[in-house]
Amino acid sequence: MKDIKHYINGQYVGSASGKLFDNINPANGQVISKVHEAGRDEVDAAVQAAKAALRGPWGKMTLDQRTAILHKVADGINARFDEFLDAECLDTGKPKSLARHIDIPRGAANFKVFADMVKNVPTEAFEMPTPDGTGALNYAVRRPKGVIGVISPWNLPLLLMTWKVGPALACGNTVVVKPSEETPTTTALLGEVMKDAGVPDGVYNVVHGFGGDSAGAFLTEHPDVDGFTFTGETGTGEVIMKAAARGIRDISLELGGKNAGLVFADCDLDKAIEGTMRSAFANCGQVCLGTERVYVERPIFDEFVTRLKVAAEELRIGPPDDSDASMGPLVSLKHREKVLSYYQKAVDDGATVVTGGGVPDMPGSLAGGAWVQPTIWTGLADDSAVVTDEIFGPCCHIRPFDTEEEAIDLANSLPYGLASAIWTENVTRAHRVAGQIEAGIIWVNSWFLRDLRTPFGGSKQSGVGREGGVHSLEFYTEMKNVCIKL
Ligand SMILES: NC(=O)c1ccc[n+]([C@@H]2O[C@H](COP(=O)([O-])OP(=O)(O)OC[C@H]3O[C@@H](n4cnc5c(N)ncnc54)[C@H](O)[C@@H]3O)[C@@H](O)[C@H]2O)c1
Ligand SMILES: O=C/C=C/C=C(\O)C(=O)O
Repeated sequence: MKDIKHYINGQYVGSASGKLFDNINPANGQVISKVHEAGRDEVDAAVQAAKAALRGPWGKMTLDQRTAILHKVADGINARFDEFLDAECLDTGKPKSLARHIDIPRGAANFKVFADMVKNVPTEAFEMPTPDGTGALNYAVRRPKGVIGVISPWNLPLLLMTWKVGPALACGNTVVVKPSEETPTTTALLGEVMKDAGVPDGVYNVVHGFGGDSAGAFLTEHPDVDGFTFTGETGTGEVIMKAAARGIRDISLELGGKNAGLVFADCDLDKAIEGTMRSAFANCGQVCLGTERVYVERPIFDEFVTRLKVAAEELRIGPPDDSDASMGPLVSLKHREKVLSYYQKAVDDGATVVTGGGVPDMPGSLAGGAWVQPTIWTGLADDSAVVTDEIFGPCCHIRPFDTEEEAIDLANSLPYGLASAIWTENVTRAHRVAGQIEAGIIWVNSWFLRDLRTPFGGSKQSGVGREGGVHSLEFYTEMKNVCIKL
C-alpha cells in the first residue's frame, strides 16, 4: 500500500518514529494509504529548510523569475489534472464533476493569479517638507514576511491550501504546510510539481499529522515560523492565535460560519432555489460559506419549502466516479457522527423534518461509507443548537420572516460573520440589506461566485484579517518605509 511521506527540503522523507496513520476513503471506509505522522524533529527540519531557503536562490530571484516559476507550478497542476482529481476525490469522496470544475482548476489559478498580482501592485510614496527646506521623500517597499506556517482543512483541500501557498510564494516567502490529516494526498503530490517547476528545495515543505499534540501544534509552537495562515474551525483558530502570540507572530484566520440565506418575496424564485440548493448541499454541505440558516419572506415560504424539498430529493447521492452523482459522502464516519447528532437533536427539539434526516441505503462496498441524506427542517426555535451551531453537513433550517428588519436581525443574531446570500430583484433593497449584514462576504442573487482580487474572510468569530487580491499581499509581506532626506 502507498505511504505518504513528508516533503522536506525537496525530498520525500518518512518519520523517524515510524508512526503512520490511515488515510480513509469516505465513500467506502477502506484504507487508501498510510500517512507518516510528523514529530517535533520533522517539523523542525521542515522549518529549518524553509528558513534556509529564504537566503538561498529563492531569495535572490528577480520577481520575473519567481513568478515565471509559479506559472509553471500552475501549468504542472493542469498537466497532471487527472492525478490531482483522482487523489482529491479519493480523499474526500466528492463527485469528480464538482472537483473537476472547482477544486483542481482553482488549485492552478491560485498560483497564476497571485503571480500576476505581485507584479502589478503599486506601493505608496509621500513627499514631505523639512525645516531646512530641502524636503524628504518616503517610499514603501514590500519584503517577504519569512517562513509561513500554512494549516489547512479537509473540505476543499487543494483549493484552500493553494489559496495560501500561491500568494505566500508569490510574495517571496517560504512555507511549511500542515494539511488536514483527513486529506493529505494532493498537498503531498504538489511537492512533485514544485520540484518539476524548478521551485528551489526548502521553499515548499509539507509535514503530515494531526492538530493538537501533533504536527499542527508542533508547527505553531515552533519559534522560527514568522506567521500563520489557517483555515478551519473557530475553536482551533483560538488555539492557533494563542500559540502565535508567543513571539508576536502574525496570523490570518479563516474560520467557521453559520451563514444566513435571505430570500425576499420579490426574488426570482427559480434562481433562489437553484442558489440555495448549492449553498446548502454542494460538497455535501461541507463549505464554510454554505447557508445552513435560510430565512424566507412569509408570502413565498410554503412554495419555497416545497420546491427546495423537491430539488433536494432529486439530488443523486453517489461515489466520485458516478458521473450523475451530485452529492458525495461526508469526509469521515467521525464527522458523520457529529452531523447525525444534529439530525437527532433537530427531532428532539421538535423540528418538522421536511426531507431526509437519516442515512441512505448504499449498495455493496459503499455501505461502509460516510453517507447522509440531504436534510431540510422547519419549525425550530431560534435558539436551538441546530440553528446556532455550524453543523457542516448537507442540511438547512428554513424559517419565515415578515419584515426586512427582522430578516437582518436574524441574520446578525449569531457570533459568526462569514458570508450571506441575499435573494431579491429589488436593487435598492439588495444594497440596503447588504450594507447591514454583519459578514465579510455578501452575495446577491448568487453564491460562491469568486473573483480572487476581492477581499475574502469573516467578521466576528469567523476570522481575523482578509485574504484575496492586495489583502493577501498585506498579510504575506512586511511593508518597509524608506525616508530619504533630500
Ligand atoms: N472561513 C473559511 O474560509 C473556511 C474555509 C473552509 C473551512 N472553514 C472551516 O473549517 C472547518 C472544517 O475544517 P476542519 O474540521 O478541518 O477544521 P479543524 O479546525 O478541525 O482543522 C483544520 C486544520 O487544523 C489542524 N489543527 C487542529 N487542531 C490544531 C491545533 N491545536 N494546532 C494546530 N493545528 C490544528 C488540523 O489538523 C487541520 O489541518 C469548519 O469549521 C469550516 O467552517 C472555514
Ligand atoms: O469552505 C470554504 C470555502 C472557501 C473558499 C475560498 O477560500 C476561496 O474560494 O478562496
